[in-house]
Amino acid sequence: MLVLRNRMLASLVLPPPSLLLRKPAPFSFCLPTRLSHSTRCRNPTQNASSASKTAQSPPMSDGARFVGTVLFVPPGVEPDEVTDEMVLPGSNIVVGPYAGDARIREVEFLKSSPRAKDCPKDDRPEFAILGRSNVGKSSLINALVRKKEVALTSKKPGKTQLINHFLVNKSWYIVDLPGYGFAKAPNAAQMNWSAFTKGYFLNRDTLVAVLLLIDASVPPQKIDLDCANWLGRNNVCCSFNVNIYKDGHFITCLLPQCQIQSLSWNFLPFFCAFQIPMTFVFTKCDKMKASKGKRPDENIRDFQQLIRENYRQHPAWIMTSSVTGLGRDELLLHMSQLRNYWDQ
Ligand SMILES: Nc1nc2c(ncn2[C@@H]2O[C@H](COP(=O)(O)OP(=O)(O)OP(=O)(O)O)[C@@H](O)[C@H]2O)c(=O)[nH]1
Ligand SMILES: [Mg+2]
Repeated sequence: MLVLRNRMLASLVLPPPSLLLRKPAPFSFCLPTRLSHSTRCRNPTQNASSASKTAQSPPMSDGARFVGTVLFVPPGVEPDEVTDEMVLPGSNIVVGPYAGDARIREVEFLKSSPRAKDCPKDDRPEFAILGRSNVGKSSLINALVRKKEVALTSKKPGKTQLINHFLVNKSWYIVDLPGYGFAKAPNAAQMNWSAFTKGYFLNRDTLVAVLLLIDASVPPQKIDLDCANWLGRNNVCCSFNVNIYKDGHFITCLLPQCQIQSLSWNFLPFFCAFQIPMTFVFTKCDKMKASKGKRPDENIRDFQQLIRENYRQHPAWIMTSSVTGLGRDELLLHMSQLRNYWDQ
């Protein structure tokens, strides 16, 4: 397994053109119950037929280490083709043929934007780093690009207050967003996160995926659960034809009353308007021994348990540490397959 894993991580080359020319299959999740999933629906017909195919596929081999694990199966991989070696360590992510050049050769801070309309206007794909203030968003960016201070970090929450675009290999962006929920921060550092970030999500057609960062060194936090739950319900929201953003205004919201009443977040407008592929990135997984409570893997399990009912299909997730580099290469490889698929 190690050899194969290393080969996957070390090869880091673009898949052969024949694979890239293949019609993209949807991302799916391989469950014991055989649920399937698509992230961004580029071709609903194809997704539907492939989903039913997934639903009929035979279960994975009983000998596989990840039996019972909810796997993220990328385009080009049939769930019943998945082997142990194809699953990235510390994650539920299967590596498929769209995984490509994950090396970061150069990175530059491009700009800070106070509003979405100030963000770079080009067609480069981008990944948004979302999460609670102090969860480690800026640190993760530094770890991914292997530079200490490309993104500014701080022990105090509320450090990142603008939309920061980092250009990688002159071809794609990582976007550091301000964190949500820093009630403990000084007043000066507080801001209307929702209004601020909403504009970003509504205006970025080039968004490949959202990486939602969750601190694995602490038990599940309500604010993260709220955020994750809303992202999960977004899939449901989309099927209600809700919410149209036009001329700078939200003009319709046809959600069932019960869902409107249960709103505790202002996520509804933008997450209902767009179906955004997401990955849970669990941070601070190095804090194994230091934490007094549960271990990060237990916190991760608890978190996933708590959000499960809001997800018909479970997202990709991965364990990381910006201190030890855990999950760094794996996350980059995953981002490359999302990117290459998006590029089709
Ligand atoms: N042990 C450990 N500490 C981390 C890790 N990632 C971040 N930290 C620490 O957590 C604190 C916050 O990190 P930041 O990267 O600034 O967090 P942020 O999410 O960007 O915060 P805001 O900009 O306020 O939204 C810093 O003291 C980091 O050193 C990690 O993987 N392990
Ligand atoms: Mg930050």
